[in-house]
Amino acid sequence: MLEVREVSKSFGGLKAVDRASLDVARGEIVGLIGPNGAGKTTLFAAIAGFHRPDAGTVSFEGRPITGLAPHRICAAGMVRTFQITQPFAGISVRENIMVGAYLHTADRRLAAREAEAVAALVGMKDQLDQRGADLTVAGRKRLELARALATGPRLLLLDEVMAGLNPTEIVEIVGVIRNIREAGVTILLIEHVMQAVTSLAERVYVLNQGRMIAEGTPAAIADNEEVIEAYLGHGAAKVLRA
Ligand SMILES: Nc1ncnc2c1ncn2[C@@H]1O[C@H](COP(=O)(O)OP(=O)(O)OP(=O)(O)O)[C@@H](O)[C@H]1O
Repeated sequence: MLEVREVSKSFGGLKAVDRASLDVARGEIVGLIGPNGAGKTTLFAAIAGFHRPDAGTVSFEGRPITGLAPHRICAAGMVRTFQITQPFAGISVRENIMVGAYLHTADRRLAAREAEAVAALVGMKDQLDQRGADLTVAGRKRLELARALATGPRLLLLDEVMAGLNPTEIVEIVGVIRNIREAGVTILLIEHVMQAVTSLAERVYVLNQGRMIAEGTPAAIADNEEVIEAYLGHGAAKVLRA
């Protein structure tokens, strides 16, 4: 469904992403992990059209999309969420979600109906009339998911939706993500909460200093020496095994 081939992106002299490749098949939940500053968000931005890659290609459902603008990629069926959520503070949750639906319809009533369906999927149907400004962190995260879903994606890129949530809220959002997949949406997620990655993802990619260093099941990744050392430093794998 998504094919990323040898994508690179530099900022000045810094190679934030260095020839990274990954694949996502329809129906999967795939994790993208790596230490802080590894280049995960930059790779997402390059996939979703927010940064033009310096090199490499991205294709979605067999069509090349490298360098297309984000709204064109979104209209093609792939959308990303942002780590820092910014709901429209002065309008309701319903209207915030409708902004996403307006990508494919100008009909206000249809957009409102879609917003309600999406709100039910993310567990926000009792908050539809609440103002964006009055949401808790967990509410803002759900709204970010809902706005993205309202655009009608077949592939959803989630950037750290669990950051800032407490353990109960994490369990709840894991359930929401499962429901989204059950509803037919394929998911690629950046996540630091390893417990969530392990319980959700069938496959995980690991980025370190811009390079893709490993790919496999969560169990294989947790046992991979290069991955352990990327997180804990050189020699850590040996120390842990000793
Ligand atoms: N717009 C930018 N201009 C300059 N440098 C940038 C820019 N965006 C990211 N970087 C740098 O690129 C590198 C990769 O950053 P990125 O945010 O992609 O990492 P990340 O893996 O998402 O990190 P985190 O887990 O902390 O969110 C970092 O060194 C970062 O400082």
